[in-house]
Amino acid sequence: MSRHTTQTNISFSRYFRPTPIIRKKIKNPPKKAKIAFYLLLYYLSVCVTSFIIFYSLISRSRNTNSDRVFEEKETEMATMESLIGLVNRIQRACTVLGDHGGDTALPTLWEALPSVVVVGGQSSGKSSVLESVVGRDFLPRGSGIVTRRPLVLQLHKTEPGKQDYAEFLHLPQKKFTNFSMVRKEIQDETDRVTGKSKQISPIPIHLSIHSPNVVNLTLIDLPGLTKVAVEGQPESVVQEIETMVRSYVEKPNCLILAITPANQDLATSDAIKLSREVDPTGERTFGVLTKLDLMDKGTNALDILEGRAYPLQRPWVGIVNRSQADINRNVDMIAARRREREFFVTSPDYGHLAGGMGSEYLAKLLSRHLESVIRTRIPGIISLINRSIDELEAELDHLGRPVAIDSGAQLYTILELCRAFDRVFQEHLDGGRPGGDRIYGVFDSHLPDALRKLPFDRHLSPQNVRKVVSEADGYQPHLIAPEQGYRRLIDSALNYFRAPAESSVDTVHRILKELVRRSIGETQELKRFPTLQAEIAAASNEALERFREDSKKTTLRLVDMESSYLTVDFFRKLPQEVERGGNPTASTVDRYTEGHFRRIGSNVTLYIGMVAETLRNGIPKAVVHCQVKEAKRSLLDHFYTQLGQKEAKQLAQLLDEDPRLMERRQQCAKRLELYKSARDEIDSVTWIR
Ligand SMILES: Nc1nc2c(ncn2[C@@H]2O[C@H](COP(=O)(O)OP(=O)(O)OP(=O)(O)O)[C@@H](O)[C@H]2O)c(=O)[nH]1
Repeated sequence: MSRHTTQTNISFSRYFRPTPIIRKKIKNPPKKAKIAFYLLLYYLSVCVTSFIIFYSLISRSRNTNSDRVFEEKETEMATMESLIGLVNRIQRACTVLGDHGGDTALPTLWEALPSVVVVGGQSSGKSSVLESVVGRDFLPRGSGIVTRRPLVLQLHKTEPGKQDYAEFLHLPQKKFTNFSMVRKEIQDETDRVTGKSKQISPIPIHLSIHSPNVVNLTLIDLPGLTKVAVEGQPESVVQEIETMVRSYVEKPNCLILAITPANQDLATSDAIKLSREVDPTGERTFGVLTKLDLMDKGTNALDILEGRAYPLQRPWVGIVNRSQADINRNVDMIAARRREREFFVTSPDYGHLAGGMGSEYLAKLLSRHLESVIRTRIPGIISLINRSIDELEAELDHLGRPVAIDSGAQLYTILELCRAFDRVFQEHLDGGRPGGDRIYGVFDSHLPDALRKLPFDRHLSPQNVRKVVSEADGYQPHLIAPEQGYRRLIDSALNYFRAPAESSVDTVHRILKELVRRSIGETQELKRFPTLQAEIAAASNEALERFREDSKKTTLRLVDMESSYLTVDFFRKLPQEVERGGNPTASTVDRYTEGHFRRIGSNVTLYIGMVAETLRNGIPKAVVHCQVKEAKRSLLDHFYTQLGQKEAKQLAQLLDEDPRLMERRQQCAKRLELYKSARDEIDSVTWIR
């Protein structure tokens, strides 16, 4: 230590030679200086420590911020992919479950989903742009009208290294890895609907392409707009194409990819004309200029691409596709993309715009924009989905559950349906529903009227009485009272009651039949099952027929009973009255005169009146007992017995539904499934929560 001190002193003394006083002070510093030195040391150490702490805090926070930025970027990327993937998945579900839009009978989700539609004149390069975006050669090409049906092209990004493949909705089990076969299938499928003619059809072809080299995107290729029909086409095709294209681009959720060839005057561009009409603010129009390589030497499209000639809200994108010669020489898409990049980078005119040109850039631009459109539309789509789910569930409730498959459940369903019908029928009889009162009308008015109108006046006229009595007397005229004559008169008069008795039965039968018919119609649960309706109607009518027979027998028996045994008391009173009030000699003299027969007629009339009163009360009792009560009690009993003996197939047949209704239920169920899966898909995208 002392050596070190000495050395220091030596080196120090080499530059600084303190005076003896100072030297002395250094060796023995004063107390104040010592304190100041220690304070200085303490201050320095505090400063260093604070700096270290401060620095470490700053660096940690800087790290956290960059982590967060990184995480946010990752989330944003994931969100973007998941949003477009979400719409792709919903679109696929739409396609699988038959929602292609345009169907007004069912709510449509397809039309609410954002998509990109490629629009342009014929041969403007629409299909070429699509192929460039996909990076694959798969669309039918040629001159004239090539695209004759809408092509819904869904691009699905897959993991790097995975093989590209395509799938058609109409061939769900088949994966196409050879893209020239995809082209052939598009051609064949187009011809299947349109025939080999040059006709067009609005029925879309759905194609999905899975590849690591695509961005998630849905593009719809449409027939090219044209002004003249080509040979073999009707004149109407021009208008048909425009109507079809309009039906797509008019939807506010549709982004329009308006394709115009650079070697054509922009003022005559069909795509720009149409997009200006349906999207006047240019908010959803993406202008694409193809065939830049075909422009005359010395000219360029800078005015358009830089947004001066026709400004749009989105930047114009220039594209160089493969020429027909390239296609014929089978120049592959990768080489074509590379050449396109080189074209822009090396172009003296467009070099400064190269970053925003080309099909790869266009794909990313569209994907990004589509994502932002989807983001803004999602709340509306969610409320549409929820609303449609409510509507469809209500309709399905109304249509009823699908029929069970096993025979036990089917039998149970049939019995439930029969009971539902029976309830309605009983309500008609008991007064919950109208109709039963008509039965009372029969007893209260029809029957008494009919009884009143029986032709007893004619039957019991003195002439007829004389005739009947005389016939009954035979060769020996009656001596005191014409017993046989009375009996014959009464018997034949009672016969008249048969008709009103039978009519009462028949009328009530008709009313009951009518009530069965109405009850079947009013049983909501039965509405879907026409076969069971017919079977219930047949079984009920058969039962009512049996009840009618029984009722007829009973009521006629009532009538017959009246003639089987006459009410003696009534007749016993008659001679007494004659005796009480009259002269017996006169009555004997009177016996063969008109007055005598009139008296007999009036006696029989009185008796018949009494019987009529009895039957007026008795017939309703018999009818209600045999028909109405039986109908209430056992209308379908026989049917139930038969049901128990039926085989599974016969039970299933009974539950055959109205085909229109079955179809409607299937459609609603499918659409409901679509909306529910769409809701699940949306729920699975976390940001929405
Ligand atoms: N040189 C060159 N040729 C192009 C370009 N774009 C398209 N073509 C050619 O133009 C022709 C028509 O292109 P398509 O992509 O079939 O046009 P389209 O609009 O889909 O045609 P339709 O479906 O029939 O209406 C083809 O021969 C293409 O090779 C381009 O940028 N440069």
